[in-house]
Amino acid sequence: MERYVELDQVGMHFDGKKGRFVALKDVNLTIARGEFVSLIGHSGCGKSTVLNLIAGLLLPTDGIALANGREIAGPGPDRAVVFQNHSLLPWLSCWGNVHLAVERVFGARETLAQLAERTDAALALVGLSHARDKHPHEVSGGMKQRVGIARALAMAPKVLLLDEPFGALDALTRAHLQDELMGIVANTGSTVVMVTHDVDEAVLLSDRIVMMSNGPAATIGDILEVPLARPRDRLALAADPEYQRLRAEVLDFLYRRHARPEAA
Ligand SMILES: Nc1ncnc2c1ncn2[C@@H]1O[C@H](COP(=O)(O)OP(=O)(O)OP(=O)(O)O)[C@@H](O)[C@H]1O
Repeated sequence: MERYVELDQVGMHFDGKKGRFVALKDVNLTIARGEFVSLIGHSGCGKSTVLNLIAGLLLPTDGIALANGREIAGPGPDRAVVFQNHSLLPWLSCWGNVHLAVERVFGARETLAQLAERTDAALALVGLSHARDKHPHEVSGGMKQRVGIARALAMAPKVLLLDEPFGALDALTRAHLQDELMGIVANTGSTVVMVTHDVDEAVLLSDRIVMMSNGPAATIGDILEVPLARPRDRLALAADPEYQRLRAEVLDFLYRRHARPEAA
């Protein structure tokens, strides 16, 4: 197993007016190249904080975070993030939004034609070639999210970091994009770390599900391997006893073993 991301005894605290808040404590996690890992846990347990530490948007206050064997000292083009709310620039077309990221990563060493080719290829990968000249306000929420994914993929990152990428979408669009993401990951062999609240999404997409305990001082409570064969078909899986077992394990962790204090 070739390790790509390593979190070693990682802790994160925030100092504010009301004193110190310990968000994460003793988080240990190794993610292999080509793995799809989901982070699941109750609201506020620190999932986004873990993702932001891998992205380099936050630096750990304890322990060490590594990407490709090097300490993560800030954001880098090897780790692209897709947020829940697409964060596209409204004055640029879908093509322009993707192209901007491509230029930033490859602009210094590639020709204009090569940059345009990368942009076209990323839009084609998410099925959006037809909407290339549209502006964000002219396309649906699902399409905006696909542009965000195209923008991240166009950077040819080593790791794709997804923070509830489909959280704001309706159930059908969400299912469609999950299937698309599975296809893209199968073709590109990307390493993916995804934050989600959705148990079915986690089981359907992941190789491993990292289940987090409640904060403060949240940590990894358990890690569930998802040995379901790929490609995965959501309809066939719905009736699969192994799928049901995995789903029940995550639900048991969230609602029995680590129920939120106010819900217990
Ligand atoms: N910059 C910050 N300053 C102070 N506290 C913070 C900061 N960022 C996060 N926290 C706190 O750390 C904890 C973890 O936050 P985080 O956003 O990682 O949780 P989460 O599991 O992603 O939540 P959700 O599922 O609701 O998005 C929360 O209690 C949050 O209030």
